[in-house]
Amino acid sequence: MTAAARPNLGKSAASGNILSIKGLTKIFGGLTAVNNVDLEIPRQSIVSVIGPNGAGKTTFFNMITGIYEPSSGTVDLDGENLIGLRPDQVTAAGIARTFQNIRLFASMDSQENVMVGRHSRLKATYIDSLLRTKRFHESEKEAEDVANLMLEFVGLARFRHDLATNLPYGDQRKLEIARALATSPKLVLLDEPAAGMNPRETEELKSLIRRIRDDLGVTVCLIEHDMRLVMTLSEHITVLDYGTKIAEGLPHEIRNNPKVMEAYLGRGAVAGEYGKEEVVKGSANA
Ligand SMILES: Nc1ncnc2c1ncn2[C@@H]1O[C@H](COP(=O)(O)OP(=O)(O)OP(=O)(O)O)[C@@H](O)[C@H]1O
Repeated sequence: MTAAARPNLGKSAASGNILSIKGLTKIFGGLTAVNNVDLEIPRQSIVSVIGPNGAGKTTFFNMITGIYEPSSGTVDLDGENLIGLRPDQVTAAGIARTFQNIRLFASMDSQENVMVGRHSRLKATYIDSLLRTKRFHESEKEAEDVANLMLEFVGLARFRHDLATNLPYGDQRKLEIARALATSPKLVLLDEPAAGMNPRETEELKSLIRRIRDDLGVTVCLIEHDMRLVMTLSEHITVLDYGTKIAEGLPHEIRNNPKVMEAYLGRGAVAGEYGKEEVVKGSANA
């Protein structure tokens, strides 16, 4: 994709941290799901948040994106406070996300699903759409153009007119990424993007995530259980366990951190699911 063909996806020459989180906490009744977590995400980096099942990762994303109101703490995107904003306002501020459980519109084709993401950026009003005004038609054309560009970017252009739910599972995850990118984010949060993918799809995902950062200038933060992917892709890793940050640092630091090993391995059934094998795989292949 040439620079000229690229929509404005929030690429910025500014440096420093794009997201700054301080003391983020979420208490559900008697359960502290996220406990006083700080996180700084450098601009145009690829970072990961990992941790065993129930560590608080998705709750953390839900607070950043306005789905849950934090019990306490602050979230600043480029210096703009996001606390108290609705999810659509957080998207407008520049954060897009995908979900652990794929959330596509079953009755829409791939292009329409991605256009939904673009609509969050468009100027046409409800009245425009009712009256089919010039502005409505211009907005729809722009949404379609951006959707096609993003479908091409993630490698799904040929499925443009296929129902989203007819796509193979791995491609549905890519379609969600295309929809998130269509909102022109500065930062994209990917919640378990490799879940359910086969090794070939995971390799493709890895190169897609790198292109999101390198070609579009979008910062990427992922939650992921695939340690091989996390260790090879991330520049910085934060580890949560029982809602608390137990470690952060470079992949080789995390891989050799005894607290992290204990969090994954010392948990019986959880370790059996993805702990020991994945941690060892990450060590061997990073
Ligand atoms: N809406 C809610 N109400 C009550 N408890 C919740 C709610 N959402 C999450 N929790 C609890 O908060 C804790 C953290 O859950 P969360 O889903 O954030 O973990 P996670 O690290 O994303 O787990 P996984 O890797 O399994 O997706 C869990 O104990 C969970 O049961």
